Amino acid sequence: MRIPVRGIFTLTTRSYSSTTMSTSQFALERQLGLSAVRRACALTSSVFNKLIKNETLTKGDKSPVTVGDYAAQALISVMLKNSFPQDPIVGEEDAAELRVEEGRVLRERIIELANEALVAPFVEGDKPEWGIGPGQAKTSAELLDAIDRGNYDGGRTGRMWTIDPIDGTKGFLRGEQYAVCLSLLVDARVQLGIIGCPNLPVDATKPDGERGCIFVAVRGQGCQQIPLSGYTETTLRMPAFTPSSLNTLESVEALHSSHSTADTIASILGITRPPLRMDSQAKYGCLARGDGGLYLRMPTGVGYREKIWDHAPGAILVEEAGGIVTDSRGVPLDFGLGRTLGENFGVVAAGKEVHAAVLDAVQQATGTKAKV
Ligand SMILES: Nc1ncnc2c1ncn2[C@@H]1O[C@H](COP(=O)(O)O)[C@@H](OP(=O)(O)O)[C@H]1O
Ligand SMILES: [Mg+2]
Repeated sequence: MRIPVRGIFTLTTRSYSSTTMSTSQFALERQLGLSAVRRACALTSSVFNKLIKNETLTKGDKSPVTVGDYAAQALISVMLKNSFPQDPIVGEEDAAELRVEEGRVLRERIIELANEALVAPFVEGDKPEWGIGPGQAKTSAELLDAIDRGNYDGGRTGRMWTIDPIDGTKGFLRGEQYAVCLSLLVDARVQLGIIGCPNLPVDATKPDGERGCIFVAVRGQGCQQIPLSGYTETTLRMPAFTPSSLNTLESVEALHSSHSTADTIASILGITRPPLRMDSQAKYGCLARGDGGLYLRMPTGVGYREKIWDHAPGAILVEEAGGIVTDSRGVPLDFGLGRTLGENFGVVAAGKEVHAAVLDAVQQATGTKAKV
């Protein structure tokens, strides 16, 4: 089925079919990852509704996000281990602070939340042998070990997963955008990316409409959007933009990405619309479906090393939707250097038609020479 969207480009939709998926490469990883991210989205939304919306959060108290982060990482890690016990995981969290007596209250809450999510009824695509569903609760020790399976140092060879259980912590606390992010890398190349965005409008043209979507991409199999409320997949293709028709997507946080450098770049490109500022890798999903056309993450000059879990899932979404992702100097992102992106600084992600023009503008704005 083809649907016209804003008159710019068309989307194709398909319904989930286990017969067609089972023959594809990484089909099991995709199915399991989608289920894990779906469950983690439900978990984090419930943490927000119970702990933050009810105003038990005191100013500056980050404990709800901490509880949600740990519990979601435990849940995803348990599900990965059941199907891929040999695969290492680079996860944002580790359980050291939960193993000591001072961490007892937090630990008990996390175990309760992770187990609630693990025993929740089956959703479409689940398999009972994944160790989830009714009656599959884990012990506290098993869940702490699951969190610590995220301690892998990364590297250039073999398979590894990345987990960012709540990306965009600040957006989560504000009730704005955040994302549950998962990726699979093989020999440092991203092969699967999944980003769950519980607060993101399903259709950018209807900001007050239905919220909650998952983006998923497997290398060579395109990028799809699925509503959290259902299972219909919509294949995404980035539309062609001209430089002046772009809208920039940027981090909300000026400490994460220089707003002033992005403003200068936008003005060189002739962009007159204000930037769309949004927390988390939801930006990559928006870019893939044609919102904005350009994601700019400009280094702030403090030498921050970007983390692989903050970009691997998003990068494949954009590439599979037809875009290009590099750092701010045009260098491809290197996911094989460990837990960080090493010598990659910032991000420029855009459609093929405009990426080179954007790099030229970055060079003019910053005085740095592009490396490609
Ligand atoms: N100084 C800095 N520069 C760039 N990114 C930073 C940063 N400090 C933290 N971050 C990362 O920015 C991520 C949020 O992305 P964004 O700025 O696009 O919303 C954070 O993820 P977490 O929220 O998972 O910690 C964190 O990893
Ligand atoms: Mg993050």
